[in-house]
Amino acid sequence: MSTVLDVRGLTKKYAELVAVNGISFSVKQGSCFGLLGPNGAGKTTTIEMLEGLVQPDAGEIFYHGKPASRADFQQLGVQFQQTALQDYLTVHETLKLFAAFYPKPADLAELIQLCDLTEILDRDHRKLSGGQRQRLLLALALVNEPQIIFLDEPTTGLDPHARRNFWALIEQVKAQGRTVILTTHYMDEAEQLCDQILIMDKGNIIALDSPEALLAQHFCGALLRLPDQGQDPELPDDASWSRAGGYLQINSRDIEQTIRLLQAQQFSLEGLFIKSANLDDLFLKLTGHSLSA
Ligand SMILES: Nc1ncnc2c1ncn2[C@@H]1O[C@H](COP(=O)(O)OP(=O)(O)OP(=O)(O)O)[C@@H](O)[C@H]1O
Repeated sequence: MSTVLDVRGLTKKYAELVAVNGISFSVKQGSCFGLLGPNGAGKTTTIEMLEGLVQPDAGEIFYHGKPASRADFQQLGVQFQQTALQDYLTVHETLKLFAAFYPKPADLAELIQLCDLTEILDRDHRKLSGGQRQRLLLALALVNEPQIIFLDEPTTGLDPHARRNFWALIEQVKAQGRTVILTTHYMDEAEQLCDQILIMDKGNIIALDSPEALLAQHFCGALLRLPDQGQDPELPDDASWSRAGGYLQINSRDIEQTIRLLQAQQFSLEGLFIKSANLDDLFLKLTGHSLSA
C-alpha cells in the first residue's frame, strides 16, 4: 500500500498555547486512520491543517509524496459534524446541488445506491433521522470523487443499529480503495474500523499503531476488575493495577494465580469481572480518563 499522506513535525500555536506540538505520522492508501483524544487534545486543529483550513506554524504535509497544494485540499472529501444545507431541498435536490459545484462529480445513481438513499430521495433533508442524515452527509462528502475522505465523529448521537449500518458503509468506501481519516469518541468504532490509530493528548502523540499492536504492547493476559475495597493488592512484577471509577483493575498474565493472591490478601471476590483489554482500557491507561461518550 502506498503512502497517501505524510505529516512531519506539524505544529500549531495559539498565543502561548501549543495546540499541536510537532506531530509526525503517515497514512496508507485504502486504510482507515483514526484520530482519538480527549477534548482539547488537538484533533480538530490537526484535521483542519490537513484540510488546508488552518495554516500550520511549522511542519510539512505531503499528499502522495508532494507538498500539499491547493489542488490537493480541493480534492479531499470532508464530512463535517454540522453542515448547513439549503432549507426546503429534498435529499435528491441537495445531492444535485452539491454535484453542480464540481466539474467531474461522482455518478449520483451509484452514490445513492452506495449510501442507501433511494428510499429517502424525495424527503426534505430536515426530516431525516440521525442515521439517514449521516448517510446523506457522507454522500455529499463523496460527491467530488475524493481519494481521501475526512469524517468528523460521524456516528455521534446515532443508535447502535444506525452506527453499525454506518460502519458497514465505511467498509464499502474503504473497499473502493479510498482512504478514510476519522475522528471518533467511540473506542469500539475505532477498534472496528481503524487500521491505525493515533491517540493525542495536549497536542502530543501518546500512541500510534494498529489497535491490535497497541493492545499487545500495553496489556498482557486479561483484565480483572473488582470493587475497590480501599486496600492495595500485592502482585507479582508482571502484573499491574490501577484504581478508577470505584474499581480496582488488575492486568495479569496468570488469572488463577492473581485470584489466589487476592483471596490470600482477604479481598472479597464479590463483583469480580474478567475481560480482555480493549481500546477504552488503553485510553484510560494512557490518559487517566475514559473517552467513552
Ligand atoms: N482558534 C483558536 N484560538 C485559540 N485557541 C484555540 C483555537 N482553536 C483551538 N484552540 C485551542 O487549542 C487546543 C486544541 O483544540 P482542538 O479543538 O484542536 O482540540 P480537539 O482535540 O479537537 O478537542 P474536541 O474533542 O473538544 O473537539 C484547545 O486548548 C483549544 O482551546
